[in-house]
Amino acid sequence: MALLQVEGLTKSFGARRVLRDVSFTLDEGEIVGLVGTNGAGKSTLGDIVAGITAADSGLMTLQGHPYAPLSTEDARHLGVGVVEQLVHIDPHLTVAQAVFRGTAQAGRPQEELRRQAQVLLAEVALDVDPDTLVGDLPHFVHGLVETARVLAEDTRLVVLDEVSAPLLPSEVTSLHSVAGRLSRQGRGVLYISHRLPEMLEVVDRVLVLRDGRIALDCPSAQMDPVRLAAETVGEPVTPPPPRIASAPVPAQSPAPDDDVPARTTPRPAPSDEVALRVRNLRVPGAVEGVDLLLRRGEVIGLTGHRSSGVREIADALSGELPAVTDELLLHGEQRSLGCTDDGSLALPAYRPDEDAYGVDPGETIARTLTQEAWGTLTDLRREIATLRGVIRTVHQMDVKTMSIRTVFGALSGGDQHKLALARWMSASPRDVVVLHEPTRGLDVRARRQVRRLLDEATMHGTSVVVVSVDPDELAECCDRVGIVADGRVARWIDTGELAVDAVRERIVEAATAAA
Ligand SMILES: Nc1ncnc2c1ncn2[C@@H]1O[C@H](COP(=O)(O)OP(=O)(O)OP(=O)(O)O)[C@@H](O)[C@H]1O
Repeated sequence: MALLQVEGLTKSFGARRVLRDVSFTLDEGEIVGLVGTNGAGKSTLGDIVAGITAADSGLMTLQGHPYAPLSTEDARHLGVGVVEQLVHIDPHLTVAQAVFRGTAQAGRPQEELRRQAQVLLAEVALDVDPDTLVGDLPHFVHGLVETARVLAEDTRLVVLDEVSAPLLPSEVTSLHSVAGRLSRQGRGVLYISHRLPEMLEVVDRVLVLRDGRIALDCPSAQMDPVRLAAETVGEPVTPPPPRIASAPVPAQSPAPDDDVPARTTPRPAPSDEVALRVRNLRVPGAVEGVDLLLRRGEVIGLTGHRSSGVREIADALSGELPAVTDELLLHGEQRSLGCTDDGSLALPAYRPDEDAYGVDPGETIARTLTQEAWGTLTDLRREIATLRGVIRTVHQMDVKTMSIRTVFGALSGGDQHKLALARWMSASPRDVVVLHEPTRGLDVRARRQVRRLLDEATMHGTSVVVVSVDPDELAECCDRVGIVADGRVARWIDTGELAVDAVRERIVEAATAAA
């Protein structure tokens, strides 16, 4: 029997028509994947189902009864729970309080909540003390706390909006176990994700949202990640690009070229010039002795389990954690780590977790991208050139908006991330940088655009350390990937001429073996 039936939903934001005529069903015990490009309207659709926002027109029924929730509380009362893409939990709550907030159990004694929370946290494989303050948790676990909260409620249908985006493959497996359990209990799951290969492992059926409509409704058994990626963007199926090295970075980098294709053509191989050499990096209690060698124009990846030391390596490089080395050379010059001493090295780091990316959500796209330049422009020609640059970036990054005067906060999650990254890359010195999960939450086309940003930067001699939990991202972006375990790099995987799929498999295998 259909648990949820959706008929002819429409939704616009101002002049932007996001959902035009959306119809689908979700059966009891079914896990249905929802995919689409950034800004396609997935969260909007999930939000309508979960009572966060209302449709302009259309009908929904839940177990055969008319369903038109007025709020999330209303939806929850009717049996629909949601884990939102951008989770906001009061940082002053304990994890136990966060898990039970807004539920019938919320008023129970803390000791009781604590015990019950422990059971639910174990179900989502989250190893944290329920007395921990939410504000002390790393951001990636907030989605799992919210998932535990949904389990605490008597929900019949759960919307999971990109909960898997910041998770390691092993954590995604635990999330999938939760989804599987919900399904066996006869509950339904609407699973929104851009991590297509992993998503296809858990869903029964997949819906593709394109141009405001359900363009495809297909059993997952008849779908593969390459075809699904093509369906998502409405392009013909092409296999993942090969990874072939070509000519070295020229000493004098060429001028930027608007038409530099992304990773569909080879990126120039890094030069022999060493940009960064680190010997025996140590961070007390976390990193036991790591050597790194990063060439000019090279992109290396680092990944590993949460307690592997991978974050600490990155944080030491960006001067956020005290660390020591036997030797640290930046372009052959002796340096020391840290951000306090004169001349010490603190690599600029980009993090999608940072609150609103350091961007004012009420600021327009134009202002966000031009930053301080805007207020100081006095020359009309420069102003025109600056605006052209903004429009070009919005166009290149395929941001779904009607105007560069749209406020940043009204963009979809993925579009915000794309623009924030483009802004960060253009403002950062083009030397050695650390990027944390640069393609998190991005659709297949946007991932290509980020690779293009990386290609342009590396062509200009920038060297990049990518820190990521996502094997696809590492396979797509990096020349080499280091698997970190027990505070050391257990293994380097040279991505060389291997296909993206093959690299992905090697990363997952090596990470599993090293864990
Ligand atoms: N409150 C709002 N005000 C104005 N526009 C909005 C609002 N919420 C969403 N939009 C617009 O609706 C469109 C769809 O956004 P939505 O977040 O649903 O996309 P999405 O498919 O979830 O994208 P992503 O994969 O990037 O998360 C976007 O163009 C976005 O700018």
